[in-house]
Amino acid sequence: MSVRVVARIRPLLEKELDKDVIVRADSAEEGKPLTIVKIPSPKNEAEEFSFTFNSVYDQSTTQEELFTAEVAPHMKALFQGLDVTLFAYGVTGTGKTHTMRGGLKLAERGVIPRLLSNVFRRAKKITKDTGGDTTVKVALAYYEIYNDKVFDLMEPPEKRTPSGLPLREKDGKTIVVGLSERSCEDLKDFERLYIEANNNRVTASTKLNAHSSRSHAILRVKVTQTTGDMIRESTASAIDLAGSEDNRRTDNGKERLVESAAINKSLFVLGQCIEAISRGDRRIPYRESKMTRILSLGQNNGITVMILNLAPMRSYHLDTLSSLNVSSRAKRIEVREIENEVVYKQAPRTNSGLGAAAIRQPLRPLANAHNMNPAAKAGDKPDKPEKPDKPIKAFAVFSDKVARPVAPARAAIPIPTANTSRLRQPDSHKRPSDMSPVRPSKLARPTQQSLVRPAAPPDEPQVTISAAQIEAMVEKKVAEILASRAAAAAEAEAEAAPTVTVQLSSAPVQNQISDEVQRRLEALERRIDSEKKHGDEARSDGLQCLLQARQAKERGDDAGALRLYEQALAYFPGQVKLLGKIERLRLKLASRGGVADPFAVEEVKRTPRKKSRGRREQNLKITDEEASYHEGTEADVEDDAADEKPIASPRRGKTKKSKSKAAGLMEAEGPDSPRAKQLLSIVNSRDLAKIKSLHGFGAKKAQDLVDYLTLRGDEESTSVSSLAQLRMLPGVGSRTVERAYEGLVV
Ligand SMILES: Nc1ncnc2c1ncn2[C@@H]1O[C@H](COP(=O)(O)OP(=O)(O)OP(=O)(O)O)[C@@H](O)[C@H]1O
Repeated sequence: MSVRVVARIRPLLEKELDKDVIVRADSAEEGKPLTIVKIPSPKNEAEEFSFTFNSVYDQSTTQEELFTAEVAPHMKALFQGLDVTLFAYGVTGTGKTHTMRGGLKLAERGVIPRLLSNVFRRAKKITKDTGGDTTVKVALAYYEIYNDKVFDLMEPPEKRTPSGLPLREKDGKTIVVGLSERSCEDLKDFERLYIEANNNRVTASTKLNAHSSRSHAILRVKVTQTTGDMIRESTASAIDLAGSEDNRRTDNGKERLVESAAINKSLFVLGQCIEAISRGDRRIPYRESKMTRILSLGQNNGITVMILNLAPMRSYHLDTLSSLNVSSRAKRIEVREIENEVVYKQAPRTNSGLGAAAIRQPLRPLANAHNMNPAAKAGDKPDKPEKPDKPIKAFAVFSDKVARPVAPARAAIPIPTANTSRLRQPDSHKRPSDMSPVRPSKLARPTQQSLVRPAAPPDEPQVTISAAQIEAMVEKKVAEILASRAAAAAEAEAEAAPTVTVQLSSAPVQNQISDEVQRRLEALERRIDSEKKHGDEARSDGLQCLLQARQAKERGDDAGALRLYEQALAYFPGQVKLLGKIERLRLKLASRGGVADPFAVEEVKRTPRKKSRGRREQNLKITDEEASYHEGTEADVEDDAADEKPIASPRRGKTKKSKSKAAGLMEAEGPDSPRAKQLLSIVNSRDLAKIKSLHGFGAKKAQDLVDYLTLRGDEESTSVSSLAQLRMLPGVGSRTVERAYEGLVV
């Protein structure tokens, strides 16, 4: 069975005008269901492109109609043990989140709440019909991929590590290592978990000054049916992809550009995967982005539905063409409809033919497609169209006490097409393997800014783009935009009169630090990825754990670091220095438990400044170290040893015993003196030039401090609020604070 690809055209929003509508739904024949999207050529309005999909939903389609036609028919398969993947794809603002999550009103609930409602209803029915012999458990996992990093949405943002959660392949599926899973008893439970997780998503994005829709959000609903000692597990995944957008047309800042590049890169890779699969290539570039690895389009078993969201407006013209191009090819991807293996409690797995078939198979072009699972095929008859969802009283989040409309109201603004009022029937879900796609009447070249290549003619050599090429293209694009922005900013700066601040350097402010940190992290990620590419998954995952542990330690999260080092031990068992490091951290945490004043502990830890500085330098070299696991772990361990030594350092006594002139001054002026405020404001500005100009801060120390603050998060939520706090930051220490304080002229 191929991926089912349907297009949904959203209605016009308040300020959008009828006259700007250029996208319309059509059918192949008068009276037949809508299956074609028509859009004019950007170069010649008189010429029209047609893209054929399995089904097309026009502006008047309600949430209930879409769910009933596209999702409900697969619920039976889900309970038969097949995985179901539903994902929304499209340009920013075309209605992906509306489709997946929906609005607050009952009638506006999207695919996700309706899916859960359906799952619980079926679960209840199964338990009832089997007289309680079969029990059904539902568990949720929810995560996002932001800037190609995976973050658990069930966990508060504070628990995130900068590099996110690693991925691993297990039993032919990509799994997120360390992802939490919450059991979910009923809709009320779901409501609570979903709200909490979405709040985590918003909080995390606010901290990064981003927008939550700039990440890909993946909800995984695991259904476990147990009958006696037999367990059948299947998963429904609902994915709301981030929207692609054209950097040249949006006023993106530097951070946004990096985000955008990450989004565009993953979507670009998705386009490449789709193209490679539809061409029948042997190499599919799944691994070039985390999103495509997780989606594993065409490699996953079960049922996949891609919902292409479209805005009907002219302002989206080129982006719409680009997404039409990609998704119309996606329907040629074959997905094997294979049930997950049934497992038995306390019994070895059966080695049935089905089990063997469930192992990932090489992809075949659609022309050769056949259903490998006759049993599934027999059960493939679409469910009787389900009755429309009954409003569930317990479901408060998506209900605003609006009674479920008996006949759902149509959207107020109709699409200007003769087909608007036609009663649409989704085409059969028992899909033929070849949909005989009607190609666009003319190849719609998606424009310069769209990176997606049009489908190659059969005689064209099949070239698969490499990771390096993708990287280079995205980087080149970002560099170009940054360069032009920088030039424009420099011009504007030159025109504006410079403002002089007391005691601050007049050097141009260059905020390159976050770039630098980002680059280092990315370099390590690339190294880890390259390990993976060379087939050493375990080593790569182990390195990832080490990196995360390192970062946790940087943040002062020793407990988190310990947990991660322990995880790393599973990959590098018996590694003596790693064991030593774990032991030391355990001791440290245990001893900290008995110390009343955490500042005292931190102060002691930070006394040997030379070591501390060495540690920072070492840290910056992490990418080189990690090139070899042994060197990497050794160096890392040495680092920690350096950390622990201060306990015996003679300087500790010295700092405590002799009070310097500066310390006396600080004490006399008090913690809220203008000097203290000025010092903190300079530190919190994260301005390298300003911090460098402070007494006691050389270029290296200033750079380290800015790096550290940047790693900790955004300015507002992680600002340094007192001199005591400043003292305990890595590489700073009392003496530096005193010197900086003394050197300030108020
Ligand atoms: N079918 C629809 N009916 C009514 N309103 C819709 C529909 N689809 C989208 N909208 C509205 O269009 C706007 C944009 O939709 P939405 O936020 O879902 O887009 P998106 O594709 O998820 O964007 P992004 O990629 O930025 O997250 C919202 O105000 C949403 O309510």
